[in-house]
Parts: sequence; structure tokens; C-alpha cells
Amino acid sequence: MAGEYRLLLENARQLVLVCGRGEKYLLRAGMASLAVLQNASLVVGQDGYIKAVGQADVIRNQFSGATFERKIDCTGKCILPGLVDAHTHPVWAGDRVHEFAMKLAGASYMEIHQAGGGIHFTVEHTRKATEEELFNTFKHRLERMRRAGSTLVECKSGYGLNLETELKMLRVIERAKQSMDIGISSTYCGAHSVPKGKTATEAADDIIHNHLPKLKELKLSGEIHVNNIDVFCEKGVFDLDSTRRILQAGKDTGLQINFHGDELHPMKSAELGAELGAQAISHLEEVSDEGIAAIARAKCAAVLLPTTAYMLRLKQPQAGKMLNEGVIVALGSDFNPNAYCFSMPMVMHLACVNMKMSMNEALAAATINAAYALGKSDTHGSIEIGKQGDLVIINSSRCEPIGLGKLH
Ligand SMILES: N=CN[C@@H](CCC(=O)O)C(=O)O
Ligand SMILES: [Zn+2]
Repeated sequence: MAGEYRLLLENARQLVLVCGRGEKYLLRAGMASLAVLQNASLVVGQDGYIKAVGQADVIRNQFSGATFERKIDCTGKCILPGLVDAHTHPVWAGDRVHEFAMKLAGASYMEIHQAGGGIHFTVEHTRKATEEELFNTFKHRLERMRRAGSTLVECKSGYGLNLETELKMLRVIERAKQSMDIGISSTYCGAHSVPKGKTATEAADDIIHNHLPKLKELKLSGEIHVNNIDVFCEKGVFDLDSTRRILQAGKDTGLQINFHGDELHPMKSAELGAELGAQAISHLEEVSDEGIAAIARAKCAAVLLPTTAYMLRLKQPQAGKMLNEGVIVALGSDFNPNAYCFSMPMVMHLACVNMKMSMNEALAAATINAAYALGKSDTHGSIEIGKQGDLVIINSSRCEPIGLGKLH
């Protein structure tokens, strides 16, 4: 039945706003005391945006004559903002279980990559897959992410490397953007690896002179709308100079810079990101002290990926030091054929145990700060009037169980 408003969530024991004063991100002090209401209700309008949040009795009086398409009794339950996954590689074909066995036997990520496996293996299979096959597996993965509480997900291309397959992946992402009930921030990651037979400089030239102009053309014709540009800045992949050229060209095309840096070797990626005005840099296991200071000053988010450090037995990113130095810390699942995790609650759990973040810090990093990393904290990442009504209701009177990796 049609109503004046789309949704009323009533009488929640706890409603975790995360923040309530229009903050774009939270630093360590703000993460320590998240905004929380007890015995609260909220209203979502027909346009999908939050219209009112407050004490249950106040909302009841304010909306006494209103009609709602749906009402949910949240007595004894806890409401949270939808989780934001700030880093995923969810469009690909072919699995890499055989490489897991190689890693368990002692091979490193880069040894497998240099021997033609890793990203190259996935590229081979993704090039051969049809658009329909890629869409069907991607859709299933997004559904699983949503079931685990994610309502906004960053999705990268990057298993094509040539223009044809990169565009195939971006069309698949665009189709999900238009047809699925989950928010997507799309990332062109054509510089995820140097294609076989090319040098990093040749690959960078191809991206700058062929890929990026095509993306601009497709944006103007309304066919594909990409939000971010990414490069894997790593020893043996894209060096600092090629990374700089690609990211600057992407920025000139109107894309937000959001790239992989300082993961396996110190590359001065963080320093470069700060210089170029990057919105976010992911990984940062090997970031320098100067890099930490630079991204703190530049308000460039650090997207930390606990599944990668766990899976590849890397040193943990220095979350505590970054938080102490004023860095905006966000989290992502890094879902990819090498790190098969759909669940942000599990990521938050790993961030608490292995990176020593508090449960509040992990929640802020998986909501408002992850939204900031995608340039979307004006509309996502907290429960505030005017923001998108992306919500998670958990069958618990408080939000802490999510820090155990649990989504009831
Ligand atoms: N490090 C580069 N890219 C991915 C891994 C992609 C893959 O191995 O397929 C990451 O973020 O972990
Ligand atoms: Zn990645």
C-alpha cells in the first residue's frame, strides 16, 4: 500500500548514528565517542532519504497522522548505517585456489605474479568470459556483500588490462549500478598490472592515450560513468613515475584518485598521493613516517585491508600510528580471487584483532570514513537527516557484536 513515507523504523533499543553533525570523516578522538541514541525511531521518505531521526516518543508525536509504506518494530534491536566497503575487485572469472596451495607451500604473492600467475591468471580467464557470465557472478557476489551488511561498495575493473576487456568489466559494473539495490562507486583500474609483452611506460602510454580518452567519450555519451582511477604502484608493477602520469591524466579526465600503494615495498606512494590530491590510498603496509604525515595533512584517506595482510602474511598496516597522527582511516574487504571475503563485519573483526583498532574505530572506519574514501560522505556513512536511507538492523540491543564479525 502506498504511503506518504516509505519506511518507519520504530523503538530501536539503540540507534547508532555514527556521527550527527554533518562531519565528513572522523579522526581518532571522534571515533572514540560515536553518536548513539537510545529508544529511537527513524523515518525514510519516498525518495529514499532520511527525513527524521530521534527519540521514539518525539517521532511518534511528530508523525502521528502520517502514513508509511512499511513499518518495522525494532524493539530490542540496534540500527546502524549500512556498511561501506571501500575496496573490492568483484568482477572476474576463474579461481585461484591452486595458488593458495602454492602460498601455503611458501611462495610469495610477487613470486607467483612474476611467474605469470596471480593477476595475470585472472586476466586470462576474464578476457575469455562473456559479459553475461561476468555479470551473473558479480551480481551473486554483490548480493552476498549486501547480506553481510554492505550497502555501498567500491568496485574495480583491472582484470582486462587491454581496452576491450576493461570496458567489458566497466559495462558489467555499470549494469549493476543501474539494476541492483546496492550503491556502487566504480573504479577504472586498467593499471592493475603491466600486461605481458609491454613495459610499464608503454602500458602507461596506452592508458593515457587510448583508455582514458575512451572513458571520457563513454561518459559524455552516458554509457559508462566511472568515479575513480586506480594504479597498482608497486616494485615490479607500476613505478612511481608511471603511477604519477596515469593518476594525473585520470584526474585531468575528472576521476577521483584512489590507488594501491606501499603494499609490499615502500614506494613513497603515500607522498605521491598527498601531492596529487588523492581521495584515498589503499594498503599502506609499508608506508613511511613521512608518508603518514603527508596523507594526514592532505586529508587523503588510508583504506586499510586486514584480509590482505592476513592472507599474504604481510606486516599489519600501522593503524594505531596513523590514527594518532590524524589520518582518516577507512576499511575495505579487498574481495578478489586472492582474498575471498564478502563480509565487512569480518573485516572489522580482523581490524580489531590484528590491527588493534577499537570496535568503535572499526565501525567508523567501515561507515563514515569509508564513505569519505569514496567521496560520498555527504550522502552515506552515517544516519543523518538528508542522507540516503541505507540501514542495517541487527538482532541485538547494541552494536558491539559486529566487532566480533557477527551480523545477526
Ligand atoms: N594488490 C593488488 N591488487 C589486489 C589483489 C588482486 C589479485 O591478486 O587479484 C589487492 O589489493 O590485494
Ligand atoms: Zn586491491
